Amino acid sequence: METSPLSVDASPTPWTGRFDGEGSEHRRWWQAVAPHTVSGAAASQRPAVVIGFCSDAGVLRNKGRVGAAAAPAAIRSALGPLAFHLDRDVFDAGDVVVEGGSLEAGQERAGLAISALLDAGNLTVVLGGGHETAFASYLGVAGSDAVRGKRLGVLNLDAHFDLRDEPIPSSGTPFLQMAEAEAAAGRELQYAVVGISEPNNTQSLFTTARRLGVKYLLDELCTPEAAEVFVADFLAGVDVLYLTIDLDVMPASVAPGVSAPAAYGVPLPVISAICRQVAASGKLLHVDVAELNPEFDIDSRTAKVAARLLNTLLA
Ligand SMILES: N=CN[C@@H](CCC(=O)O)C(=O)O
Ligand SMILES: [Mn+2]
Ligand SMILES: [Mn+2]
Repeated sequence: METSPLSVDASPTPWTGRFDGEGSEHRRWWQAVAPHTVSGAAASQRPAVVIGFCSDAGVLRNKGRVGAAAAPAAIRSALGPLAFHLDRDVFDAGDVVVEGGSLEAGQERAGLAISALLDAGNLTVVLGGGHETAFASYLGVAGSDAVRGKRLGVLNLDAHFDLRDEPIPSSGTPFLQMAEAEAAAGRELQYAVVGISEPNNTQSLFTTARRLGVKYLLDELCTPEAAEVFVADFLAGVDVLYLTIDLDVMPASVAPGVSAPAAYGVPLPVISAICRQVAASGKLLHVDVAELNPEFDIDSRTAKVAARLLNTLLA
């Protein structure tokens, strides 16, 4: 089989997990995921292709606690042992690795790989990385034929707006970068955030959010009903969705392994229900999971939550 011509830096490594037998009734993720190839097998549903974005650079620039570069491997390790109930093929395309200060070049490489995968009809799944991963995702989505003539929505599950106006891009700037890129292309970014923590976003960030017409739901208002209505309203106004999950949207007890753990946070059942709602909409084009820092991840809790949410989204 021909190997993938994608612009990644590291080929996929074998996945691992518990072995209960060879048959499909025993199958776990590690047995189901295959290395991505150009001539990957056709599936009954759109195949999912996983790609890692190993980057600490954005969190470092944003003065956070670094370690997210190790997150793609940690999320694969948490996904590997899960029982596989999906009705679609899943492939691993390897990692884009950001070295030192080359964040922008890494985002461009990841963007090219994502665009190529989307153009080939895949559902793309990026494992970050700090939330600078989101700008790599945006480059990939915006550069793909899959969004031409369609209304794109960006839904962020996050305690933070990440709309910082800084001289250099970081994990705190991706959605302002997207808004500026969309404006330069004569469009308006459709951006919504679930889980905003008021005390963790300055008045200046709220002003930027209002100026850009950002829709948001505060963490303290995230009842299951309110979240469902908010997401339904947003989905109704878009044709295709890029979903980005910053794991610090959940409480520190659920997601301790992040740069900025949340004192309040949105409960996991609410975040999980949003993932189900997005999956059921049929509009999901691309998803990423960001901000996992394995160094602070007690019992791998955050990685397991990331794996569980991805499993829900792809089902
Ligand atoms: N990715 C974004 N992170 C948050 C970090 C906030 C904090 O460190 O308290 C932000 O920039 O707002
Ligand atoms: Mn974020
Ligand atoms: Mn955040």
